[in-house]
Amino acid sequence: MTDIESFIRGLPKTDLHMHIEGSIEPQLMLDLAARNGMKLRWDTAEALRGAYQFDNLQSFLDLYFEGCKVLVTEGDFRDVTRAYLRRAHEDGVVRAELFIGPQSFIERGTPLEALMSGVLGAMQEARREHGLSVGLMISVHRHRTEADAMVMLDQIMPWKDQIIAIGMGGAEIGNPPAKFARFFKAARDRGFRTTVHAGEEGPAAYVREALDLLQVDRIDHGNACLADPDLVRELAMRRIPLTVCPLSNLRLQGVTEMARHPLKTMMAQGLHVTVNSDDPPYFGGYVTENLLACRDALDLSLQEIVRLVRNGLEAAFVTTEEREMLLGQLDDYLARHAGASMS
Ligand SMILES: Nc1ncnc2[nH]cnc12
Ligand SMILES: [Zn+2]
Repeated sequence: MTDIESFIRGLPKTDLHMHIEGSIEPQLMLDLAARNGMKLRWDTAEALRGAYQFDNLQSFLDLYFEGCKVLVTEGDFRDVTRAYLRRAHEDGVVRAELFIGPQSFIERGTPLEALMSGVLGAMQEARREHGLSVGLMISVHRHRTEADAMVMLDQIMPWKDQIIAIGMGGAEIGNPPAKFARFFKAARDRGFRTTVHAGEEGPAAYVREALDLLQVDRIDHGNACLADPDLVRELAMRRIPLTVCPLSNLRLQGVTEMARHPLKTMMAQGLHVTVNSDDPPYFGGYVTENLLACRDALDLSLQEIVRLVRNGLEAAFVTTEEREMLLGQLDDYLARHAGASMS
């Protein structure tokens, strides 16, 4: 490992956009399938990893939802969450905010209680064992109906105090934010923070809708906003965080090569950009690999990398006291590495 790489890996980072069901490493996927008496289309981890080649968001979602089938029992949800959190801790992540979309699992008969108990149990364990700060976000699928999302919202209320936000992912084009205006209002009325995938494959108009109609606190991805200068100005002025996922954008053909990724342009326009992993095994990396890929392709300075990391800590859904504590960790790290790092 180079000095720069170990400096970046050691930075106290966030991962604010990561889907638990998209974090199953290939070997764990095979193990879970065997445990649940299922046969996958691939026999080895290498063969499965080899299938992670995508033309667009939908081709990824097809495989992602197929992979979801191996998560059945409380123990499965505990194991996959535990594995991600251990890996994130090793990657220098100090604050992880995890999405899970229960609709995939409930419709196959897994009780919501089992899913929540597995995920929340692993989160509690990671707080204890790794000192990790971690929060859970419940995500609904935009290719389903708003009525389905409303049912989900009712079902999760018993866990309200253990859920930091409500989000939405899935097939973007043809499913604009406007379709879920009443759902997001209901979530806000119940006291939830909100975030939504917008402008990943969809147009700037979807980011505008997310802001005006859904009134979200953060935007997941948001890349397409650059096509609308007024929107960029407003996002920047209001410091709405964008949880950008560079390797995801590359692997889903949002950009043809990393050198063309808009991250640096987004930063230059004053947007509150953060770097996140999305679905790490599917896209070839955790947060550190995302930062390294951007650094290599976009020639980011270490100051710019530190800015991205600081943006993540500032965008986290935590209390003011916890944010101060996390920012203090970053400042301590930078003080310890002064000189060596900031060239
Ligand atoms: N990148 C992505 N876009 C939309 N939905 C998702 N679910 C998991 N990853 C996603
Ligand atoms: Zn995502």
